[in-house]
Amino acid sequence: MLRIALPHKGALSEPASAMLQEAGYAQRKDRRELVLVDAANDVEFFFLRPGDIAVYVGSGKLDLGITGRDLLAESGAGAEEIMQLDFARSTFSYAAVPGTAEDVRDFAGMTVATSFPGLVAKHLADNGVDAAVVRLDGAVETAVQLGVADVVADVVETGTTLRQAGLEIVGAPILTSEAVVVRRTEASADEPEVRRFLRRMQGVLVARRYVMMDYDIHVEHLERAVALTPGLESPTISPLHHGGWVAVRSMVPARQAQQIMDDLYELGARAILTTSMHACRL
Ligand SMILES: Nc1ncnc2c1ncn2[C@@H]1O[C@H](COP(=O)(O)OP(=O)(O)OP(=O)(O)O)[C@@H](O)[C@H]1O
Ligand SMILES: O=P(O)(O)OC[C@H]1O[C@H](OP(=O)(O)OP(=O)(O)O)[C@H](O)[C@@H]1O
Ligand SMILES: [Mg+2]
Repeated sequence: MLRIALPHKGALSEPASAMLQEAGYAQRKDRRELVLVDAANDVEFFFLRPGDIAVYVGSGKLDLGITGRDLLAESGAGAEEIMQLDFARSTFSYAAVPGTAEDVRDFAGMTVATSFPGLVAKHLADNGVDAAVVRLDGAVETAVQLGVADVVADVVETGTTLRQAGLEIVGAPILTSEAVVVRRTEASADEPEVRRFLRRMQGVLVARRYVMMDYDIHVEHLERAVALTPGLESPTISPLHHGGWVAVRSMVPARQAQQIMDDLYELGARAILTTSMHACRL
């Protein structure tokens, strides 16, 4: 049975559960459930602190985990990222009161507060900066106001939390993060159960990113229409009973669907339909 670590709370928890539900896995009924056996899919889920997930996976106790790239980097565990999940996108950045510093090199002699001390110490060292690092569990933005630190290094999504604390980003991000699937670094990449899980997650990502588009067009415009809707491999073309016309079916990126429909219409296509997908296997 595949053993998978999931974030039991925080910013990763709900979108991870939503993705697994779309992939057909069982859901826990109560947030206090820490282990969930999904016998039908031969998977056991362990709900853990997001920061601990890479440690469990790196130790080999669990096969896979869903965590943040920033948390994986901080863990220093022997785990690696094997799939990007396209949610919980953020940057991990320095911030300070305007005028404090323009670049990481200006932090020499200052104190940096963060929940990611390993990541920050390494970044400072890589930049040859001698600064103190103070580890805090959360709400680190407040550390500057309270005089605990001169600078913070934290997760930034919209920047609202920083602005409300009177801080602004300093320098380039230390890293950009998103939710990822992790596995132990030396694990064999070829277990059928792991490949099946990844295929299901990939199926959810594709179903979210693409829509199915159908339309009818006269053969004389077909080549130009197909150039607008090339599909992932190649569109399906079926003859219509009405002479000289064909029906085309192709996957298109959901975000471009409306523009493509306008362009197809202008080209002479009619009966242009888009349908959302629930799941897929490419
Ligand atoms: N506002 C946000 N937008 C996007 N991603 C976020 C946001 N806040 C946190 N994350 C991401 O979520 C992951 C874990 O952060 P989260 O705050 O949920 O856990 P935690 O701080 O360890 O737990 P908690 O704060 O609940 O004790 C990290 O990968 C982080 O990048
Ligand atoms: O840029 P924003 O959109 O404002 O989001 C970033 C904030 O979200 C997270 O906080 P969280 O709610 O996890 O609290 P924590 O700091 O206590 O972990 C993160 O630590 C930042 O503080
Ligand atoms: Mg947090």
